[in-house]
Amino acid sequence: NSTERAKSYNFDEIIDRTGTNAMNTDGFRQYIFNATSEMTFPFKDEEMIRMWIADMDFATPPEILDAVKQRLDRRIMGYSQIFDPAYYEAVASWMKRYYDWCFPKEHLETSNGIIPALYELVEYICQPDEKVLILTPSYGFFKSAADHNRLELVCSDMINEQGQYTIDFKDFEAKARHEKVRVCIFCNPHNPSGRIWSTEELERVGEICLSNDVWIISDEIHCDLLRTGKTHTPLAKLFPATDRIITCMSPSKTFNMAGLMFSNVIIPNKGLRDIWQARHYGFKNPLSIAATQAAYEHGDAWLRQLKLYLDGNFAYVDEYVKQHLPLAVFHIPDATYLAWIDIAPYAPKDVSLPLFFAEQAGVLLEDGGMFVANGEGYIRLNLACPRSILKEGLSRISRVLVKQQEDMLSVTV
Ligand SMILES: Cc1ncc(COP(=O)(O)O)c(C/N=C2\CONC2=O)c1O
Repeated sequence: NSTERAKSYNFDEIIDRTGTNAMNTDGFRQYIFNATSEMTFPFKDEEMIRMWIADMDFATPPEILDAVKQRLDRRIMGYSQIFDPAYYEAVASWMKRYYDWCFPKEHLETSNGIIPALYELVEYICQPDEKVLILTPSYGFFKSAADHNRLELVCSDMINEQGQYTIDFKDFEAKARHEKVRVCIFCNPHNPSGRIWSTEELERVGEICLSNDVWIISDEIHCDLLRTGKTHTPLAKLFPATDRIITCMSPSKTFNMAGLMFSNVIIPNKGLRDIWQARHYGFKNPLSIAATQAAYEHGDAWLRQLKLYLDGNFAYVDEYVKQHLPLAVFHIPDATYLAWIDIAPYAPKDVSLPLFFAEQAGVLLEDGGMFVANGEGYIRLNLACPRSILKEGLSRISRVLVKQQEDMLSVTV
């Protein structure tokens, strides 16, 4: 409509995040290097190109910030729950418009983020001697959800053929069959590979788990962040007859509002929902409620433009890698804003890649070693940043890798 056409958002704007308690600028020493703030690098913090943690260097949409300001103007920030039916209507409308999926209002719970929801759901579903099944490589907090609950983690390594990941269903089924495997934390779309699972793959995962009495927590946090033209299918949509699939979704990734710590957890199973309602701390941040509702009511135009901008960033990376790092393996992912690149032919051996790039290139990134297993030789780059920053980051990365390769060749000659 005319207001959508009129509104254009500036994704090239460079926004100063220093002094805002941002993990992205101030938390990398502890998170990536398990080091204190005394750890030093040849580059100043503000000189670092930050491509690690998955939040964006784009302003949170003005429609969302306006909603938060409007709530602030009510001037009292007291204990809050969700009483206004408009919240569910906003979420339900979004799911219908984008995924042609609907679920009953009473299935909708909320959490202060998906990670805490994973911790709680795993605890509520599993007995102390039971196990948690994941696909690897995996987002590290899936492992933490098992560790946090002192439960054994079972990993099913995905098959990687020239950078194209598929599920090893023979292995997955053998592990799902194990009598003590009780829950699968399933990432749909998948972080770090960026895969959107096909309907056939989703059906096989569901059938294997459900026929082996394995619950599924389908973590779909990245589901709005698709390459233009791609579509997402919620796993639960394919299995309307079961109540053993819990769906976790959130605007936090989509609209760069992870700091507001608010996500939707759709729990169809009455018994599990009763436990959640009895055990989960239910009060909510009123600013997060307002922001989430506004995201789903007014976020369409911003998201459409974000996706086009990310398409451009991915196209740039694709071209750049082909030209400057021809031995690397990279495919533009179906979803997420994360580039998962196999740089093994260039990478220095037996060193920490995050430390190598931080010290040699002034680039902060995560490597396959941070994704539980099955990620050797890979780096993951957060592309949700202005293109000028992306260009500088890629230039620094390729410069140090090409030099590294030249040094290796000079030694072997
Ligand atoms: C699959 C997945 N689930 C959950 C979360 C976090 O959810 P929250 O608790 O914030 O609601 C993330 C964020 N992924 C990140 C965050 O930094 N690096 C990543 O790969 C994620 O990728």
